[in-house]
Amino acid sequence: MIEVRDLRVRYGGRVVADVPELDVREGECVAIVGESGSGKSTTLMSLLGLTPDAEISGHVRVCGVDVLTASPRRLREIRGARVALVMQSPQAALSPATRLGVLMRRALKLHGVGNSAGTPPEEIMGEAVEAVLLDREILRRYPHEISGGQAQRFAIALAIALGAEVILADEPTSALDVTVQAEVVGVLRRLREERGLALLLVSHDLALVSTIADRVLVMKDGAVVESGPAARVLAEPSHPYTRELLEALP
Ligand SMILES: Nc1ncnc2c1ncn2[C@@H]1O[C@H](COP(=O)(O)OP(=O)(O)OP(=O)(O)O)[C@@H](O)[C@H]1O
Repeated sequence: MIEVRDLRVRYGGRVVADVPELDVREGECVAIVGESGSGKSTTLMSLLGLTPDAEISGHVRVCGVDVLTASPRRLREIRGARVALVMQSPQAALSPATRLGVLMRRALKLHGVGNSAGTPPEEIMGEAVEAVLLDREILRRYPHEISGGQAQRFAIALAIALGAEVILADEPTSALDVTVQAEVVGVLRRLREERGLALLLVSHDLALVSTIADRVLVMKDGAVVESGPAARVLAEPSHPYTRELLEALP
């Protein structure tokens, strides 16, 4: 679903992300970890062609689309619908005076989902909301009437309703308290097992990563200093920086 080779992202001549290899297959979860400024978000955004001011080289293929050479039209085909972006605080991105159901319905319409004969949009929306363990009733609420954890699950439900095959999640749980974090992680884990969603997660939280990721890339100052199966990297880190990150855990 995601195939990256020799990706290099520069801002003003400075390399901020240098990723020789990154693959995420169907049903797999890969995490990028590292401290603030290490290039994690830049790597994630470049997968959707969302680093307009950057100089980019390499090879990036997402859902069969060659992102670095694709036309804007081709990129729009994958953004939002096939590849969903889940950010830290989705509530800020939700229009405050619009009920969640109306918002989701608009997104479906924009991407042409549920318009033709087949499952009616209301049913697609209801199923998506239930898939993230929310009650259908939430669709009648306004964004300020839901909690941070519910907002995050709603953002994931939106991705499901649109038929996303890949979820790119940038610190999806860092604005949430610990019990709510566990709920969101549980939802993501189920979706990848049951629906074969590919998940690329950016996080500075190694405890979270250890509960969900199959593989881990550790980034420092724009470079990948270590990568491999999550169990191995977290149990027997080979790079001093990974050891430092692990020692910093509470
Ligand atoms: N649009 C931009 N123009 C110039 N420099 C940028 C731009 N976006 C990011 N950078 C720089 O790229 C580097 C990597 O930033 P990035 O946001 O990818 O790090 P990160 O690991 O995701 O950090 P955080 O966890 O704080 O989000 C930083 O030094 C940042 O200042």
